[in-house]
Amino acid sequence: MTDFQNVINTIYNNLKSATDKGIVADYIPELAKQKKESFGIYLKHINGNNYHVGDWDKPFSIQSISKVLALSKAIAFEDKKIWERVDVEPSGDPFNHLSLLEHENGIPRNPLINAGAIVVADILVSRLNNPKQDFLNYVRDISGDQTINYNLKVAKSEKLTGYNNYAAANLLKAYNNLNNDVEVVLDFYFHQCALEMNCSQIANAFYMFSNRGKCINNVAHITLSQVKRINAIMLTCGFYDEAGEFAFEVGLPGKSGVGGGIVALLPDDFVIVTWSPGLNPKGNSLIGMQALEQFTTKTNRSIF
Ligand SMILES: NC(=O)CC[C@H](N)C(=O)O
Repeated sequence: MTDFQNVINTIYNNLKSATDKGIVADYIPELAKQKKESFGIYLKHINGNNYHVGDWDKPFSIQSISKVLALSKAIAFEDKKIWERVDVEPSGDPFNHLSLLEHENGIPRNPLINAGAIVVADILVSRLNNPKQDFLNYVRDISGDQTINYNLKVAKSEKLTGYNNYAAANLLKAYNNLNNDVEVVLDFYFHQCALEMNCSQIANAFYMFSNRGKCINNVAHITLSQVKRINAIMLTCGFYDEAGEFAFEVGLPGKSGVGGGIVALLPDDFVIVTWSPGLNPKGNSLIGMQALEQFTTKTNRSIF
């Protein structure tokens, strides 16, 4: 039996005093306030056991990690129809690049780059009665935690500086791949990204992707086939132009966010979440990637 607590303690101690901790994102001014020294790890095993170390209980901005949760809700509504509006190929580009979108006539490469996530947001704006509140309720339900909330300061901060996302949404609109108003869709998207959660809440939310679509309260939200597709997209597209590196080093489906969080999972086995706000040049948590590489190497657990 692997002593998971011992493994994550060792990784934590190995990396806590690393000299290079990356750079905290500041293109969303509110995120620049994060402390680079924060570091937490949380592991949720499918058998019900949980293990944690460091700042696992401090809430942070989940940013792009939210794209997977939004995608799961959109897939529950649309199933295969969603793939008429967004593709499933890795882009090999940074999360906010626009050039491929124009080349490919307004069909984003995948739902985890910003343009694709904005199409997913458009679907949810069309499908939900009170989009922001209903999506928040969905995240609370799948996490079994009614205390989760949006950080309104972060949402507002991104709204004031999110020129690139305005460009993406306008381009999508020009290609007839956005049904609602640019302002309305981006307001939803900025709130979705501004969800504030700690490592354990994220592990609980992502539990359903390791548990065949059933959340921690044993309610089925998506089918096994839909879980397969979402995990495949996380593996191939979850880290933008570093997806190959993440598969090579860590070997798990996962998703990062510019708030410094990373979630990764092994179906039928576990979900692991790391948080360290300093990012590498590709926009993924520098220490989080190293922690997960050490975890799958030490425990011999990966999809490969
Ligand atoms: N990679 C990320 O976490 C980016 C999310 C951020 N809200 C953006 O759209 O720029």
